[in-house]
Parts: sequence; C-alpha cells; structure tokens
Amino acid sequence: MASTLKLHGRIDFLVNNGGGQFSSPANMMSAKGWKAVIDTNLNGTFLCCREAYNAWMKDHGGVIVNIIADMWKGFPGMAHTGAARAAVDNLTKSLAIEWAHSGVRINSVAPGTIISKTAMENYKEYGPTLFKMSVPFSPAKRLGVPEEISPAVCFLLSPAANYITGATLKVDAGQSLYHSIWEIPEHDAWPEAPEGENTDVLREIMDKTKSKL
Ligand SMILES: CCCCC/C=C/C(=O)SCCNC(=O)CCNC(=O)[C@H](O)C(C)(C)COP(=O)(O)OP(=O)(O)OC[C@H]1O[C@@H](n2cnc3c(N)ncnc32)[C@H](O)[C@@H]1OP(=O)(O)O
Ligand SMILES: NC(=O)C1=CN([C@@H]2O[C@H](COP(=O)(O)OP(=O)(O)OC[C@H]3O[C@@H](n4cnc5c(N)ncnc54)[C@H](OP(=O)(O)O)[C@@H]3O)[C@@H](O)[C@H]2O)C=CC1
Repeated sequence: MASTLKLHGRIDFLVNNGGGQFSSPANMMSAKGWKAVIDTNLNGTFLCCREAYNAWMKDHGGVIVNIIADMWKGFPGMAHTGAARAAVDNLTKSLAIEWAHSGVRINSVAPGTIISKTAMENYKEYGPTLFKMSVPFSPAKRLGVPEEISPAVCFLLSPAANYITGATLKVDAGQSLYHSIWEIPEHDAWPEAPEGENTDVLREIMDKTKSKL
C-alpha cells in the first residue's frame, strides 16, 4: 500500500483477486495445506482490505471488490477454499457496514468455473480433464473466460454501482443453481428411518423400484 501511495498518491480501488487452492478430499488435507489456503484466500483478503482502509480509504473513501467462488452448495473436494470464500462473503458484509461512514463500498464477485491457461496450469496434468469435466455442470454448457468476469468487477468499481455495497454478484451462468459435480457413491451407511407407516411406504416404493431395475 505504501509503495502504491508513493507511486500514485492515492488508492481508489482494491481488487482481491489473488488466490487459489489444490484439490484434495478433506480427510487427506494436512494442517499445513489447510492453513496455506486459508491464509491465501481469507487472511490475505482481510489484510489487504485492512491496509487499504487504514492507509487511504478511511479518510478518502474507495471501492473494494473481493473475488470468491461458487461455494454456495459447499465445495466438496476443495473444502478449504469453500470455507475461506464463504468467510470472505461474510467479511464483505461486515466491512460494508463498518466502513460505510468513510464512503467505502465493498462487494464480492463469485465466478463459476472460468478457464484460462494460467488457471489450468495450476492443476498440472489434471488441468484439462478437470476443467473439461466441469462443462456439463454449467447451464451454459461451456465454461466462462476471465473476460466475462472483469466487466462485473469494473461495474462494481464504477459510479454505476454507487448505491451497491455488501453484495455478492454471482457471475456463473446459473452454475450455483444447478447440480454439484461431486458424486456420492451408492451406500447403505445412513441411519435407518424410524419404524412406522411412513417408513413402510418408503420400503415399499424402494422395493418396487428395485424390482423394475
Ligand atoms: C475445475 C475446477 C475448478 C474449481 C474452481 C476454482 C478454480 C480456481 O480457483 S482457478 C485458480 C487457480 N489458481 C490456483 O489455484 C492457485 C494455486 N496456488 C495457490 O493458491 C497457492 O500456491 C496454495 C494456497 C495452494 C499454496 O500456497 P503457499 O502459501 O505458497 O504454500 P506452499 O506451496 O508452500 O504449500 C503449503 C502446503 O500446502 C499443501 N499443498 C500445496 N499444494 C498442494 C497440492 N497440490 N496437493 C496437496 N497439498 C498441497 C502442502 O501441505 C504444502 O506443504 P508441503 O507439503 O510442505 O509442501
Ligand atoms: N478459474 C476459476 O474457475 C475460478 C477462479 N476463482 C478465483 O479467481 C481468482 C483468479 O484466478 P484465475 O485467474 O482463474 O487463476 P490464476 O491461477 O491465473 O490466478 C491466480 C492468481 O493468484 C495468485 N496467487 C495464488 N496464490 C497466491 C498467494 N499465496 N499469494 C499471492 N498471490 C497468490 C497467483 O499469483 P502467481 O501468478 O504469482 O502465482 C495468480 O496471479 C483466484 O482467487 C481464483 O481462486 C474463483 C472461482 C473460479
């Protein structure tokens, strides 16, 4: 913040875009890996917001946009980033209220699955498969590109959004409303429903379905 102020003399905008994660089932994540993702996505965002505010925006106003993710149905396979991005969604709301009196607006953008060379490279040899696998889960039946996210960010930074703060704009072609990419294997581990006539009906329809299969 100090070097930006020295160079430009002001900080009108902050976009917390740097971030990411690795893919792993939650039970296989080390404490260090969990912490690295929380540090990058949640703690990094908080510290950048705090520094921009204290160094400039507190006395002069400004606009902040936080980039989060489609974690609205949880984020199985990337639980660390889901937790961090949901926390940033909530942080955005707290700061919108705390800093309103300084003329600071702060909003989030939640992208769907967005393809770029650099994003794909993070997942090494699995990148192309991982991103291709996501296509059927987009109502658009294609992935987005960064050029479809940046206009939303520019809008929120601009005077056209002067009356918007504490909001999260989903830019995901409806992906968050559609079904999850995570497959739950067939299992019979769930606790039995309590005995009674409704459970009898449940067993009956399940038996009928089975016999038709
Ligand atoms: C198609 C599905 C898309 C889903 C939608 C989301 C897409 C995107 O977000 S695209 C953006 C793509 N960009 C990234 O994901 C950036 C990836 N990199 C990072 O965010 C960071 O490098 C980091 C948070 C993963 C790690 O940060 P850093 O502080 O630099 O920490 P280290 O590299 O030293 O790692 C610390 C620790 O973390 C564990 N770990 C790191 N990478 C992996 C991995 N690939 N697999 C398993 N575990 C990993 C590990 O425990 C590391 O410690 P050491 O074991 O001592 O190395
Ligand atoms: N692509 C997608 O499908 C989605 C992306 N997002 C999020 O959007 C943002 C931009 O991602 P995208 O452009 O797709 O991917 P990129 O991998 O191209 O960009 C990620 C950026 O984050 C920076 N970064 C990663 N870890 C750290 C760290 N520990 N400290 C500082 N900077 C870091 C990287 O820096 P460097 O180049 O130096 O490594 C890179 O510039 C990220 O927060 C991402 O998680 C959210 C939802 C979906």
